[in-house]
This record gives sequence, structure tokens and C-alpha cells, in this order.
Amino acid sequence: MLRVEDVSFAYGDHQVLDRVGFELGTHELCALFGPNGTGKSTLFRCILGHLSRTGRVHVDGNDTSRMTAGRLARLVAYVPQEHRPPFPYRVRDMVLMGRTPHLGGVFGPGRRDQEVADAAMERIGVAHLADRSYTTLSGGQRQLVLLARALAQETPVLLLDEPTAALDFGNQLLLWQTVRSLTAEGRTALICTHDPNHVLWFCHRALVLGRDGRLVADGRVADVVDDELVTDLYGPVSEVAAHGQDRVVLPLDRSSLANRDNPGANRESVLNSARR
Ligand SMILES: Nc1ncnc2c1ncn2[C@@H]1O[C@H](COP(=O)(O)OP(=O)(O)OP(=O)(O)O)[C@@H](O)[C@H]1O
Repeated sequence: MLRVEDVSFAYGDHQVLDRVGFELGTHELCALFGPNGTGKSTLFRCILGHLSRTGRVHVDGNDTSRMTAGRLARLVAYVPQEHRPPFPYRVRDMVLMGRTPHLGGVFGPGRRDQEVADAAMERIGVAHLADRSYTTLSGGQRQLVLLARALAQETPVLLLDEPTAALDFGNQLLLWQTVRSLTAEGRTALICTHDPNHVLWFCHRALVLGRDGRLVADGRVADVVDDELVTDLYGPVSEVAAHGQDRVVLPLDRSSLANRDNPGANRESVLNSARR
């Protein structure tokens, strides 16, 4: 569904992406992760044609460089890392903008477009915000509205750039579960995230972008995310541990942290010395 071949890009003489290539099929939920500044957002912008890169990008078998913006927007929805619109649109209208690539000729949104936008807001849990101005929302609420807009776009491919960054824990889980169910229904999702646990718990596949702008790993999450990888990426600060059927990334040296920082333990030792 999404094929990226040999994509390279530089900001001036700063080479950011170096011959990046991968192919994602339908039903695939793929994480894109790696240290800060390695080029993950840049890769999204190259896929979308916002930046002029070398290499090729195909969606649904078609070369995106030969597509109109409207055709590409019927195939790929994008949720950027940050978004501040210049006008205080109502949330309902923001979500309805996701329908723009589907509108024909001079006609505005029709009944079906309204229904799709309403269903997207319901599914993401932002229907109660429909009449609020987008610019008055919190960062997390804005992120959810952008996800609803991407859903309303009804594209086979979703590109989400750190979509959980401003969300509370419950909404993070809601987002991942929603994207899981969207991919189960047949969509393809590429999600940039910094949380290796989210990759372990929710994703089928992982692409890891290294500091040299190359993909350093690409494969099933179970094969890719291990101690060696997290140490390479983040230094000797964490480990991958078994937790029942699952695996979790935990900070190393938790016992010394607990002794130093656990106020309960300190209180206990103060109480003990007072009793003596
Ligand atoms: N407009 C720009 N002009 C020049 N350099 C840029 C520009 N945008 C990004 N960069 C640089 O390109 C590199 C990749 O940036 P990018 O935002 O793609 O990284 P990222 O992997 O998404 O980072 P993060 O995880 O911190 O969000 C960084 O070194 C960044 O400083």
C-alpha cells in the first residue's frame, strides 16, 4: 500500500535521510522510532511531497510525484506533530476539512460528509467539543481533533507524527486501540512514537531510523525491539523484560532509584529511628 524507495533528503548540506526504503501492506500498524532529530518528521514530509527529495514513493501502486494534491489526499491522511491554525475554526469545521478531497466541483460538504465527520468525532471521543473553537482547546484535545479529521478523510494510509505526545494515559491507550482497529479494518498506519512500550504493545512492525539517516532496523516488533536496540538508541538506561505474555521496557537500576527517591521508604526509616 505504501512503498518508499531510496528516499534521500538534505537541508542544505545537512544530510538527514539516506536511501530510506520500506514497504507497508494493508492491515499493517508500523512504528517509526529513533532518537530525536534523526529525521522521522522529515521522512513524513518527504512522503507527502512537502519536501523535494530524491527516490520514489508509491501509494496503492501509483507514483505520488505524478499525483495531484487532491488524489494524494484521498489516499494519505497526515496528523502533524504540532498544529496551530491561524483562524479559530469550530472543531466541527476542522473535522469536516478532512472531507475536502472528497468534495466534488462547487458543492460544499453534503449530508454524507457531515455524517462521516460526526462519526469520526464520536469514535475519537471529541463530539462534545464540536462547537468549541479549535484555538481554545488544550494541546491533547487538539491532537484528538486532528486524529478525528484524519479519520474523516477516509484514506487507506495514515501517517501520524507523535500523536500521543500531549495525551493523558487513557487517551494514549484510546488512540493506539483506535489505530489498531483501523488497521484491522484494512488501513495502513505509520506512526512516529518515542515510547518503545507503545511499539511493543500495539505495533506489528517497527522501522528504526538511526543517527546517520539510514534505517537501522525494519521487521516484526518481536524481532526488532530488544536490549541491544534500546541500548544502541538510548544508552545503557533501560532493559527489555518479560511481563507475562508481553514484554516491557523498564529503566535499569530501579532498586537504587527506589531507595533514594521513595518517600515511603524514607518515612519508614524516620519512623524507625524515632521508635528507637
Ligand atoms: N526546516 C529545517 N531546516 C534545517 N534543518 C532542519 C529543518 N527541520 C528539521 N531540521 C533538522 O533536520 C533533522 C531532522 O529533523 P526532524 O524534525 O525530521 O527529526 P525527528 O526525528 O522528527 O526529531 P524529533 O524526534 O525530535 O521530533 C534535525 O537535525 C533538525 O534539526
